[in-house]
Amino acid sequence: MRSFIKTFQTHGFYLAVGLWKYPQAHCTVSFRICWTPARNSRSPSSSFVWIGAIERDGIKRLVAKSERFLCTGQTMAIGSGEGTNQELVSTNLEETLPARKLLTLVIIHHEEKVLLGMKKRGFGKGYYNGFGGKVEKGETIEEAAARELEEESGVTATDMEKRGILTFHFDNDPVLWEVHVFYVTKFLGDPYETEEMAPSWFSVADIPYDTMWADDPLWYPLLLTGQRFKGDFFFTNTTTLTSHSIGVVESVS
Ligand SMILES: Nc1[nH]c(=O)nc2c1ncn2[C@H]1C[C@H](O)[C@@H](COP(=O)(O)OP(=O)(O)OP(=O)(O)O)O1
Repeated sequence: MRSFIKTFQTHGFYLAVGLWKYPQAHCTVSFRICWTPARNSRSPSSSFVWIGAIERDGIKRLVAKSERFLCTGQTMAIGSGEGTNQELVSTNLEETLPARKLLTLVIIHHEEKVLLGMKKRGFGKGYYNGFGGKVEKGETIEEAAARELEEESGVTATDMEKRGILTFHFDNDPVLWEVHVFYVTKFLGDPYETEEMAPSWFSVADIPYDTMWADDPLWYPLLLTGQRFKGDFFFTNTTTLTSHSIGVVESVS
């Protein structure tokens, strides 16, 4: 986390500005408060402006903007009883974050070949992809990755390692998709066709990017050369990739 907070005093006003950056959560929280001090601790008062903003994945939201403030000695509180609350979205920062759903994706890389499944139904039907799906209530992301791999391909991973986090932004869905990508080289069992996926092995040079999600050629080479990465991908009409950013990172958590 990187942060700073500064206070100033000028013409009888106080001003405080603060900024917190949470690079791992792609998130920046900032605020500005301007107030005139209470004359004494028994007469809380004063005009003030309080503005908070939270920015995540490049989307900035106003948290609160208000005109009434209680200041009693050292204690400050945001009041909403008197005065006007303008454009008050929420004072709860969590509520202002775009919702995200967690998903998993497992790629098996074994003896120079990559195991991909042709998706037979649902989201991404007609594309080759790794194996994965939504994280369910009560399970960890790792448990979900292992479960989805077994359900969709019939194999059990024995050396699963998280290598990437990809965030997908769809213009027709306000919920962000946070996909945790796992790399596997060892497993038990033979892959077989399931209701959801038909698996096939591909040599790395023959990965069928033409029948895969448009983001895949941008990060599979990182995955298959031992790197860790984080990326954001923006889609319109579900499958058209309009912009992206991707970077190699030291660790993914
Ligand atoms: N742009 C994209 N690029 C990619 O490579 N994989 C993507 C992707 N967008 C989604 N995925 C993956 C993530 C996940 O593994 C899968 C989507 O999961 P599903 O909807 O199949 O989940 P479930 O199997 O839980 O669904 P149900 O069939 O409803 O049970 O597609």
